[in-house]
Amino acid sequence: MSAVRIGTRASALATTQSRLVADRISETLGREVELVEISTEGDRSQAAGTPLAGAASTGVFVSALRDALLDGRVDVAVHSLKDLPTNAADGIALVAVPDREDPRDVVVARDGLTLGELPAGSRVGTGSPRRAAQLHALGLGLDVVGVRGNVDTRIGKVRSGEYDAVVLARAGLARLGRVDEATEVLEPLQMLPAPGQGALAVECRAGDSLGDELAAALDDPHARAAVTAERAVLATLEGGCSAPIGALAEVVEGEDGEELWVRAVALSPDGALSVRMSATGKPADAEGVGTRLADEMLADGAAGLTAATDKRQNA
Ligand SMILES: NCc1[nH]cc(CCC(=O)O)c1CC(=O)O
Repeated sequence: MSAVRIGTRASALATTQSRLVADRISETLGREVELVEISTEGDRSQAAGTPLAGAASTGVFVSALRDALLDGRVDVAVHSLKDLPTNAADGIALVAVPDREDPRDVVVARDGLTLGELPAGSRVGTGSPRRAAQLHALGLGLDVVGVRGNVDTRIGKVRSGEYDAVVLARAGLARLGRVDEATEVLEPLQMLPAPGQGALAVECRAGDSLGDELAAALDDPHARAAVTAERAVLATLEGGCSAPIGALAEVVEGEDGEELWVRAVALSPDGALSVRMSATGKPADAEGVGTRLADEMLADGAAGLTAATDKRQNA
């Protein structure tokens, strides 16, 4: 039987994640695997020193891997789940969400400091509107500044003294074997992670029987339920507002069996206004739980968050 070809981006984090999935495939299916590097417009501009920002970059990275899948250059694509757009892609099946890393964000600060120990005016780097808004909301007077590039580049800005701290996904550091460099793990009460953070998405061509094998071998039902709810929150809120959004779901053991617990926040970009809510339900109804939670948030003012900020800024 021919080798299973797994498409990956070239970055250290992407190849580590793809190798993780490759090892699981060869262990569980006993199939030979091969990593195929897919270079994207985003990678090329990053290498040239002009990285694309935020959503623009994610879209490019994801679609290049999906193109390779659709035209048969690879059989499997591995993505960071939080980078996937919420709308489904034609001809592509999300066949597995493997067990999830710790979804929380971490701080990497100079001198081993925590956020609370950083003096007002400290420069904290993040390119994420979600992290920026939640940093502002802490009321510490931090100077939130943009930062781009891969994990190594971002941590480098702290080591060089350019920034006092950066905020990153713990999962990325963990997978790169660099989690010791985190100086604080941020509790979800202070900083809700991005929907899907810490989880991987394994995609195949729709209808390919390999997808069924990978689902059976790699899918973690708890991780799948959690990210399904988080992405339903995101998809529903995206339809009604453009505010930064955080969401985190967990499957916990309740009195009547397993329960899905979801927390979410939508914030004005400056963090001054926010709508924060939680909901519980059955893991089998993950999508419904997330959707209803987001509908409640919209009814409670999430839809007006961006407009409210604009008005204040004009006043
Ligand atoms: N935004 C890019 C990105 N996409 C996935 C991860 C980390 C791994 C993950 O969340 O699964 C990162 C880096 C970061 O946010 O620090």
